[in-house]
Amino acid sequence: MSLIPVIAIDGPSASGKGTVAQRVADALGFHYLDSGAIYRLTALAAQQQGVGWQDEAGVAAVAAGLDVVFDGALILLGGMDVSEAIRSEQIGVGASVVAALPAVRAALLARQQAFAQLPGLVADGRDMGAVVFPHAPLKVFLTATAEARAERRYKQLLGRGEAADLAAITADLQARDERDRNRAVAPLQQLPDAELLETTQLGIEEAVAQVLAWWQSRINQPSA
Ligand SMILES: Nc1ncnc2c1ncn2[C@@H]1O[C@H](COP(=O)(O)OP(=O)(O)O)[C@@H](O)[C@H]1O
Ligand SMILES: Nc1ccn([C@H]2C[C@H](O)[C@@H](COP(=O)(O)OP(=O)(O)O)O2)c(=O)n1
Repeated sequence: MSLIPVIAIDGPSASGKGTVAQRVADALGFHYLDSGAIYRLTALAAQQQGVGWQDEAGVAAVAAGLDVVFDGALILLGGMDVSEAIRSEQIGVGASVVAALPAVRAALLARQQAFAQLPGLVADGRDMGAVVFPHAPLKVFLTATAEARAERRYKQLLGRGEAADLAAITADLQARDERDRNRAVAPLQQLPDAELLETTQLGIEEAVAQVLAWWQSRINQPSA
């Protein structure tokens, strides 16, 4: 078991994982892993290299060779700033498609685990607690209704000045949830040992405070 403390936050699209995970990491002075960004980078790199998202061996090779630098909010792919390019809905769909391929997940595993560095890590995604950091002392399943999540993503895209259509976002989100929950490898699931954080009626600050309270209770237990 790793001695590095890890908080694993998993949940469906636009539930607020990234926002909450980043703030918890800031509050504790921990590192932060946005694992979805790695799948998004893989989808973007495959597209740039003309490799189809369904081509398992091709995308796995792209994943193994990803030339990525994470520098705070800046993400460089092959030296180019792709921080915004990976956030489009189209690349989100591509990420969900490539993420269903077992060879791609295997190619990205060690890259994600390497983020576990002292003094600790907060990691968000779909399989942080199940596969990447199964020994994490705190696992959180962060969710909200599909309507609330679609609304959040809609406002987020509008806030970025992107054209957004609520009906299209809702359909996209449902298709993505369906694929992420029903794939054969590392599907999104609420683990028996994960705390449930339902945020439909909860603000960001309250969600962050709840995760920090769970963490305090873990570190106050000698066995954690
Ligand atoms: N508890 C919450 N209440 C309202 N809006 C939230 C909440 N949590 C996150 N948001 C907003 O929802 C949007 C999606 O959050 P994000 O962290 O990107 O989700 P995810 O990483 O799960 O896709 C962001 O604009 C964020 O500010
Ligand atoms: N640990 C992870 C993280 C993301 N994925 C896949 C599934 C998701 O639909 C895509 C994009 O993930 P991301 O967390 O960036 O997506 P959202 O911002 O929540 O919409 O990648 C995964 O399979 N496993």
